[in-house]
Amino acid sequence: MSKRILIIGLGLIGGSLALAVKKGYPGTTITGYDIDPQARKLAKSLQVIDDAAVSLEDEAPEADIIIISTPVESTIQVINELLNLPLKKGSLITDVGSTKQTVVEKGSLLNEKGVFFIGGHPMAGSHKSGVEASRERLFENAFYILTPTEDIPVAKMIQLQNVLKATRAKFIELDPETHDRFAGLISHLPHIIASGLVHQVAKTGEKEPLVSQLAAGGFRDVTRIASASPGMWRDILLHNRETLLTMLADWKQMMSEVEKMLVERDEDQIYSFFAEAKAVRDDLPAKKKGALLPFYDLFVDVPDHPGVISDVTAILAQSGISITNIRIIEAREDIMGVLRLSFRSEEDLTLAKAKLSEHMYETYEAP
Ligand SMILES: NC(=O)c1ccc[n+]([C@@H]2O[C@H](COP(=O)([O-])OP(=O)(O)OC[C@H]3O[C@@H](n4cnc5c(N)ncnc54)[C@H](O)[C@@H]3O)[C@@H](O)[C@H]2O)c1
Ligand SMILES: O=C(O)C(=O)C[C@]1(C(=O)O)C=C[C@@H](O)C=C1
Repeated sequence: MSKRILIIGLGLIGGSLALAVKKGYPGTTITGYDIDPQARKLAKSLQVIDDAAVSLEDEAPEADIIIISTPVESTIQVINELLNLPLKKGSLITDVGSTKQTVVEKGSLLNEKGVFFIGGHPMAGSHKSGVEASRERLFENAFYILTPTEDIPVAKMIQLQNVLKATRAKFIELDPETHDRFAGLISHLPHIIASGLVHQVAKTGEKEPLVSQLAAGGFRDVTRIASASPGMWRDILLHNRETLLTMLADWKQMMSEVEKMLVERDEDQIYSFFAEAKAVRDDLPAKKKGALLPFYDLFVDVPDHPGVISDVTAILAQSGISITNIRIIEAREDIMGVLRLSFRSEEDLTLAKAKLSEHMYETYEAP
């Protein structure tokens, strides 16, 4: 592919897209721009981009493909800047923002300049930010939502997917309103709730610091996302405000119902509340990378014995399997522990499972 690609916003997502596209099309030159000179410098020295642009004015008019990967409020500002620049006729512009209605509304104004704006949102990520956290395989097997407006020709959609197929994500088309409703429900509302839980514990922790130290697997699992970039999430909330106000009202209603069950000591209702949620959660597609399961995790029962972690890692290393994360998550009856191993792909996970069972380790996957 001999196209000039410009990535605006060199953070986790911009960097990961740059790495994936570079891997998929080794001959392509990727230029990066970031408002932060440090991010530009780091992206260049980590070889995430080939060249760093010092201004949009210089680079945007030369680009065939522009990917805007900034927080959503900045995306609106970047589009405003692009609206005032001479852009290459027929060029493709896309974004990666977590909200789509306001971005697509603004982005489609670019189409009047003879370019094609297609909103996008890769449904994978991390609580980490910055180019140093970027990974070439971040989007592998994840859904990549595209929100084209009616005036976008099919050929341009195909061209964009051809560029982005290097991510090995699965493309799906949605209209911006449906996107924001779905993303609100499965990503934005959970983020508010996770941060709310952290606040609630912190409040008690001010007087009784022991509570934070005791916070174990469950609390950590449901609140991991609260460690994400506050600026990015501020923008997401403000750009999906109406949807989230409705969802918060529904959430409060549901919590009132739980409160009532508790006040009335309604055993059956409490049981059903958990049983129905369990059935739905257990039925979610497992092992697929995407909005709900960003990593390929394997749990391993291990004896509480010195050297057990190096034994497990050695077995995997002998088979050339890389572990992306390893964590001891709980102790069982003082004699057993559980290791959570994360892998880059389903193949690695399956092979790891086979190799570990050959060595008599008991393994299981998250439901
Ligand atoms: N983090 C995730 O899990 C995730 C997943 C999917 C989509 N997204 C979306 O991707 C976008 C980027 O998120 P991220 O996690 O990469 O954030 P990040 O904080 O890692 O990177 C954002 C980068 O944009 C730069 N930037 C900000 N304003 C700019 C401007 N006006 N011009 C040029 N550069 C500017 C910042 O300096 C920073 O380097 C956001 O819109 C977010 O909603 C995030
Ligand atoms: O895995 C995480 O840490 C994420 O928060 C990723 C996540 C999500 O909510 O699933 C966050 C925001 C993005 O728009 C898409 C993906």
